[in-house]
Amino acid sequence: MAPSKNKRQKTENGNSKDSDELWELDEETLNSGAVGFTASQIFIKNPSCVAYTYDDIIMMPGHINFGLNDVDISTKLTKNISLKVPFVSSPMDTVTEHKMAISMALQGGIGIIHSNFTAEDQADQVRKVKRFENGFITDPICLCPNSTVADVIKIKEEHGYSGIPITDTGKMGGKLMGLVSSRDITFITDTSMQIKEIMTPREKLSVAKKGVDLHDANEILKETKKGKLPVVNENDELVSLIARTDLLKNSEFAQSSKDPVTKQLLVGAAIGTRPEDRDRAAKLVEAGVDVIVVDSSQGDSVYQLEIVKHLKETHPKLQVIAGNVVTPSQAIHLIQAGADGLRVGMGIGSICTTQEVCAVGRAQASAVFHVAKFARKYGVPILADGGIKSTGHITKALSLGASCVMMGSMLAGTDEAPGEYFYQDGVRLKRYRGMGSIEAMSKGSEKRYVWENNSAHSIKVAQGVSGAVQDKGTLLRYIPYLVQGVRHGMQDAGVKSLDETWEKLYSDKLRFEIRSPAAQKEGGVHGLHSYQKRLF
Ligand SMILES: NC(=O)C1=CN([C@@H]2O[C@H](COP(=O)(O)OP(=O)(O)OC[C@H]3O[C@@H](n4cnc5c(N)ncnc54)[C@H](O)[C@@H]3O)[C@@H](O)[C@H]2O)C=CC1
Ligand SMILES: O=c1[nH]c(=O)c2[nH+]cn([C@@H]3O[C@H](COP(=O)(O)O)[C@@H](O)[C@H]3O)c2[nH]1
Ligand SMILES: [K+]
Repeated sequence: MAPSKNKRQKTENGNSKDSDELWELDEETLNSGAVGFTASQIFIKNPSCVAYTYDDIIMMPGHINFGLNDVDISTKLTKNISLKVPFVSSPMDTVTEHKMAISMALQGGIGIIHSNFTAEDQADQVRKVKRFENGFITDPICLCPNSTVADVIKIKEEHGYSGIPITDTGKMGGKLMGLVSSRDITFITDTSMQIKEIMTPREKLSVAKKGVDLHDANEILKETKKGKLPVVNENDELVSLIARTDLLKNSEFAQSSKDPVTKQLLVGAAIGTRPEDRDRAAKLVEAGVDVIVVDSSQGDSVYQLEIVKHLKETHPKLQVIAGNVVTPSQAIHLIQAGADGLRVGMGIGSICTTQEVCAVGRAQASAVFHVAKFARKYGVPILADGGIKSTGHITKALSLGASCVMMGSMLAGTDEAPGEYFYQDGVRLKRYRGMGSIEAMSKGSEKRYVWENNSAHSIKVAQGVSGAVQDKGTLLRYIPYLVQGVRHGMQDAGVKSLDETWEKLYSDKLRFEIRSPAAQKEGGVHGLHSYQKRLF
């Protein structure tokens, strides 16, 4: 959009002629609204006192002089954590447990493990992410030689697999004694028979040595034509297992979010602001958590300020994201307390009823713009949390200054989200609920929503609902779709990277317009008798 220096040249007969450079837009055209409006005009010089959100706003196209694959969306989550992909999964019990966190990190984002667990169980989730090695099953179910055929059948029924390593202890880390597979038990009618009678014993097994890389391990699997390959250490103790069925999934993830030293995946976890959350945080840190999100709907409280200060003093290497906030007046306190990142959004999530119940909150585009502009002065990145319904919303959030987006409903219906699929009216769904819904509260977060001291007159005030979202399949396809959608948006807006986006945002080169309700309708699908919407 930036006009260049060159002037239009007049020829002798009075016609205009281009030189090699671009023509220049005159000031009058620039300032007339013909090319949209600056973010300051929309959000700051805002005579109507109206707050806006993603759907209200549309971005003006820019000039494309680069290819789609040249668009770089790498970013910062916090002062010290960089990500290749600006996506974060919400700390909610229907969104982020270890499987979601692993898949998010493999694909360049990060997952924040929810806190509706005991502190020990939440730390265990963190450990599972940290132990994860792509393609290696590091916590396989094992049996011992004295286990029975009935035990194998039970595991097959419960988990769907039957290639089970047999160790002397019946646990991971025990001495490898053999392997039992479906084939070994097919014709056996006596289910009390011990496994040592039927397993493939250790001496007949192909194994890989600890430290083997995935490529070599896969080659051994192909050669042996076996379903499972145990990996053992120098004492012949089982350290992991590789499954043939995972071969296809074992592609390299060049973008993955990893600790540069340990090479382990990055992971976050949420805590509350109660005194006992300090112990929870200590357990999470011990398990290797990289970032803690202090999780409140209204982050500007003495409770949060105290715990943020405590975390920064006690665990100096830990990154802390504080929030939620929607104004600079809230943000300043948390930045002063030492926050390394801020989470922005109040009452705008798909399952949130906070604005309805508490009358407090802010439309999300306004919240993101104002907090991001303010926090930038202190080098604190912003996480735009909630209200994301499409790739367009992600692009808008980033273009208004957010460094990352946090998503709940967008990710809840994927294979990697906790919970089982179910059918309702022929549609395949997964449950999704607010952490302040009655259902989630009764599972753990109850303490937050009852009157102090848990008196006999306790009244729970829900600030969220529970519902369901449609099946989206695996994140392995969904995240690349989201990434590509954002790249298209940035290319159309004429920006090649997020740094360039923000440079243009704050120098008034990125332009926007407010859409009327009719314009919003026009921007969606309309006028059709029926249609199908396939995402990819
Ligand atoms: N982003 C959003 O708009 C919203 C998010 N949520 C989600 O719901 C969950 C719960 O959020 P909140 O209700 O904000 O939880 P919260 O635990 O921060 O606050 C619940 C109540 O407990 C009080 N409280 C907190 N720490 C205290 C302490 N140390 N001593 C005494 N009182 C204390 C708070 O003042 C508040 O009244 C979170 O997962 C949050 O992300 C809930 C509502 C809105
Ligand atoms: O008012 C609320 N009541 C709740 O019960 C609740 N649970 C989660 N959250 C917040 O919503 C975000 C996810 O929003 P989306 O589904 O729109 O992505 C999340 O990331 C949270 O910030 C809640 N807000
Ligand atoms: K809402």
